Amino acid sequence: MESGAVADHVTKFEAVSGKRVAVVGAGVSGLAAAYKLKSRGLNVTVFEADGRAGGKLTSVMHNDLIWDEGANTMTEAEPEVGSLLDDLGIRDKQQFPISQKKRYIVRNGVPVMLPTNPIELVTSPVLSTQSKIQILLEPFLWKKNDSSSKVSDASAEESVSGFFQRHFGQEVVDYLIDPFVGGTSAADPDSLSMKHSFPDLWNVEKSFGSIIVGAIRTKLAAKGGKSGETKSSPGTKRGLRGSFSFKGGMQILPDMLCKSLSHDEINLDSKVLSLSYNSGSRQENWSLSCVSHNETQRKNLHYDAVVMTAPLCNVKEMKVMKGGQPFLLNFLPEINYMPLSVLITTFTKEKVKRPLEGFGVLIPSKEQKHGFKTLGTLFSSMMFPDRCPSDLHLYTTFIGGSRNQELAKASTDELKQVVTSDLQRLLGVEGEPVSVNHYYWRKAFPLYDRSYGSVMEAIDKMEKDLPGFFYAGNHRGGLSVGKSIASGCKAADLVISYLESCSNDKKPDESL
Ligand SMILES: Cc1cc2nc3c(=O)[nH]c(=O)nc-3n(C[C@H](O)[C@H](O)[C@H](O)COP(=O)(O)OP(=O)(O)OC[C@H]3O[C@@H](n4cnc5c(N)ncnc54)[C@H](O)[C@@H]3O)c2cc1C
Ligand SMILES: C=Cc1c2[nH]c(c1C)Cc1[nH]c(c(CCC(=O)O)c1C)Cc1[nH]c(c(C)c1CCC(=O)O)Cc1[nH]c(c(C)c1C=C)C2
Repeated sequence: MESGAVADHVTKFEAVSGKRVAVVGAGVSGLAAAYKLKSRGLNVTVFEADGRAGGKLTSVMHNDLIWDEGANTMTEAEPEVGSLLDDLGIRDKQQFPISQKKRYIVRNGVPVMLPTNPIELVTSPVLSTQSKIQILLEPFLWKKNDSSSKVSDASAEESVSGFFQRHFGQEVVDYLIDPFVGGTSAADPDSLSMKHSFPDLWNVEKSFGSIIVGAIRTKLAAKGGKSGETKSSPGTKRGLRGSFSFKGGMQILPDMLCKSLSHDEINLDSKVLSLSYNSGSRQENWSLSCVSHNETQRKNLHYDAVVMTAPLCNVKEMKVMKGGQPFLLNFLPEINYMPLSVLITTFTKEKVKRPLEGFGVLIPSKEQKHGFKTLGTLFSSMMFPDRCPSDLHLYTTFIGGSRNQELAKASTDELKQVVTSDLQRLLGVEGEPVSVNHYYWRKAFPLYDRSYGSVMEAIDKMEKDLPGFFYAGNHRGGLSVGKSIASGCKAADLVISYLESCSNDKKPDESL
């Protein structure tokens, strides 16, 4: 750095150092934001409604078993993830699954391994010869989006199924896209917005038309170093190692993030009820009130900026004031959430007649005609053998989502029967599981549906109309752990820029 640039950097650091920022929500996005803000010298306080931190990352260790009730794995596709793992010094805690490339989908009632490259696709029984030819000819045969015939409501965006149907045909939608979106959002491809669920592919079509041509050209450009990332940069080389967890489960990540915060910097059992912005004073324009679960404690505190990471359904319940007047959040649209049950079962190895090695199996909606009721199962102890005693297999099965919203709510006993029946067909399990654990997520994921554009506009409006308010988390830019972390880090950067700009606005004598 040049000496002038160093001086500028130091001045900027001093300008924001010690400023007070409230982070609402101790999920991975809020904790990542808090970590970044603290490391830049800001004074940060996290408020979490629940009695624990981690949000959708929650691991359990019980009776020699380790399982995850929320996210099971994450990737390092976003550079913010690599930086965070390095800064936290938790590379040695990362745990990579055995044979993670072996992933299965069910076709005609039996699990079939998914091809991992174009050559394997040619011989794979996953698709008919006609669909394989259609994929090869996609550069010539893909159809343009005729929005007038595909989209009836002008404000609705193209669906994921509509987009892939135009490029690859219905069989690809039914046997690749449908299980993929089931296994990454518990949703169905007819409801999802292409633009918001797969923004990169949406843009590939805008630039290249054909997805195949776009993929080849992008890959070639990356190889030629035109992507802007060096070979050793995080998110590329490390990202190639695929999905991972941590020794002890995903909860290790929020636990380590919490460790970096002092006791005073994280308030558990502190539900934020209201926020108020007053532009009159130049400092600590925000006041925030929160309450504990049994309402024994109420606090009212003051901040220079707020990073909100609570789900939007919770934000809608908050009372917000601006300049003494109610700031109504009625412009926030109702969001559809996917309900999901997660069942963790163990079976003695001798009772599993056809075990499969690898990541897991997904069940396309079309295969429900063979009697399957679950969305899919992760082969948790195949991936991570230390998750249960060596004479057992541990499975994590997902039930519900948009495919079966009612079944998601069923009792543990009913779901145990459903899961055992599906695993009997898929893996040849015999008899009852040795153990069953069940977690029900009433609102597991926000559905990035075809009207999600209005949600994004509402988030933008909140940020624009409320100075010093920034929204991050899985309601914006993607559901994955990695994208949630990236969103938290981005919000932290925006807070810093905002506070720097506030300090620049001050008259010279005020900054003394
Ligand atoms: C079952 C399941 C499986 C998943 N599997 C994967 C996977 O394998 N890989 C992957 O990458 N992603 C997976 N995900 C998605 C990923 O885990 C989440 O999208 C991500 O963790 C969300 O993080 P977040 O911080 O945005 O939100 P959250 O984790 O939801 O955190 C928000 C926090 O805000 C708190 N809060 C709410 N209201 C208030 C309030 N008024 N005051 C204070 N605090 C409040 C909540 O209690 C919560 O702790 C999975 C999710 C689920 C549910
Ligand atoms: C069957 C249901 C589900 C399974 N996992 C989830 C559901 C709903 C939740 C989930 N899993 C992943 C994500 C992140 C999505 C993203 O945008 O990256 C979420 C929200 C990770 C993931 N799981 C699968 C894939 C292909 C991915 C993307 C990352 C990666 O490639 O590793 C597939 C998959 N999910 C489940 C199974 C049984 C399965 C595959 C066999 C369970």
